[in-house]
Amino acid sequence: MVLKKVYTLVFLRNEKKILLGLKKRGFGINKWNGFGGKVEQDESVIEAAIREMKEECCVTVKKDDLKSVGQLDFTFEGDPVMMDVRVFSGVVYYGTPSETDEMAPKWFTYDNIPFDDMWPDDRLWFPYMLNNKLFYGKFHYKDLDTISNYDIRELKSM
Ligand SMILES: Cc1cc(-c2ccco2)c2oc(N)nc2c1
Repeated sequence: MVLKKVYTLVFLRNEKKILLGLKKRGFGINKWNGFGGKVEQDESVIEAAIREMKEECCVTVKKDDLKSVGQLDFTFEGDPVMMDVRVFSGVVYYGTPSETDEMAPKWFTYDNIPFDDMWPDDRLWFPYMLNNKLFYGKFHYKDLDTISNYDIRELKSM
């Protein structure tokens, strides 16, 4: 049987800017990323995405305002569990993005995305998301900073 854990990743964005959060602890600490985390057993993927937005930056998003834009599968040398990351994008949100124990949110213009302080895969698949293409990416990490191989393809539908 395949060992995998499902995660969410949410990007609030409009035509000018994208909201990223600086991870203040745990997995991916000190990297800018979208908001998200593990999907618990008692919730759907979309419910987890909404919960994590609230927990991580105090913002409310509604189910109908989140669009499923891609899926990223991550595997790691020596680790049997694959991370199955469901990526969402949205424009509409309620409240003000605020810093929490987990994340420090900040808006970035598209010409100023801090890829050097993000996961190495981001610069490979962000162009799909920023050009409103649906995508499926598989990345194998040799170590936490090195991708040993990957494949990304555009999807016609999610
Ligand atoms: C290995 C890895 C994990 C994640 C992640 C953890 C929780 C949600 O996503 C990433 O997110 C991004 N952008 N690259 C990522 C690489």
